[in-house]
Amino acid sequence: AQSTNDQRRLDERVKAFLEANRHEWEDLNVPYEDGQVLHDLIIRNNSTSALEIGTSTGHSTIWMAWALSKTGGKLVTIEIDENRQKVAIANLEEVGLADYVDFRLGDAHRLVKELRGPFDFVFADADKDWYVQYFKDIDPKLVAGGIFTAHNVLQSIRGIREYMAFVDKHPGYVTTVDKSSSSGIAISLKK
Ligand SMILES: C[S@@+](CC[C@H](N)C(=O)[O-])C[C@H]1O[C@@H](n2cnc3c(N)ncnc32)[C@H](O)[C@@H]1O
Repeated sequence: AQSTNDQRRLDERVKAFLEANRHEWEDLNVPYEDGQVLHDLIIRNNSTSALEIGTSTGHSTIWMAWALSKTGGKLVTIEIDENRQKVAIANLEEVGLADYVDFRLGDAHRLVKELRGPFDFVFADADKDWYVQYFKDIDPKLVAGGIFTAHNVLQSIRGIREYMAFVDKHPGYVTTVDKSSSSGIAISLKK
């Protein structure tokens, strides 16, 4: 946990970076609005143990790590592309949030199965046709009251329809869709 002054300085630095780069992201990154949604969910749920699947160059990572700097939490984030991960690490260092993030390089299909958890917040933003499998692998490691979010659910991408049908009928979760951007974020709350 940080002192109030340290947190205030960090907040200013992160805010300035996010504003300055708002329209500069070009590696499949989430839009600013969706970053804000993830940040606010973590704060509202007081999440402290988060997982991201699909770091890319770290836009959503910054939003989530920023929220976790306030809740006293940590984020594990997985990326398969080494160059994107390098840029993400540099970005998180630049804003002063790298200490809140554990960067993992490799195929999330395997790494997610190996993670021990428990987690109380998950953001899936990698290969959409694997969302159902990611969900099944993480479910036993997600605490009650925890949240599994998935990006791009308003878009017609292969795997999305199957994913939404799966979570909508899952008896252990209540799922809503945030429409802050045209991408859409499915938010599944574990009962
Ligand atoms: C939509 S981008 C993530 C954007 C990021 N969340 C952001 O807002 O900055 C998806 C990323 O997932 C990565 N990815 C795709 N399949 C993967 C896999 N099987 N394991 C790990 N990463 C994967 C891609 O390389 C890509 O960088």
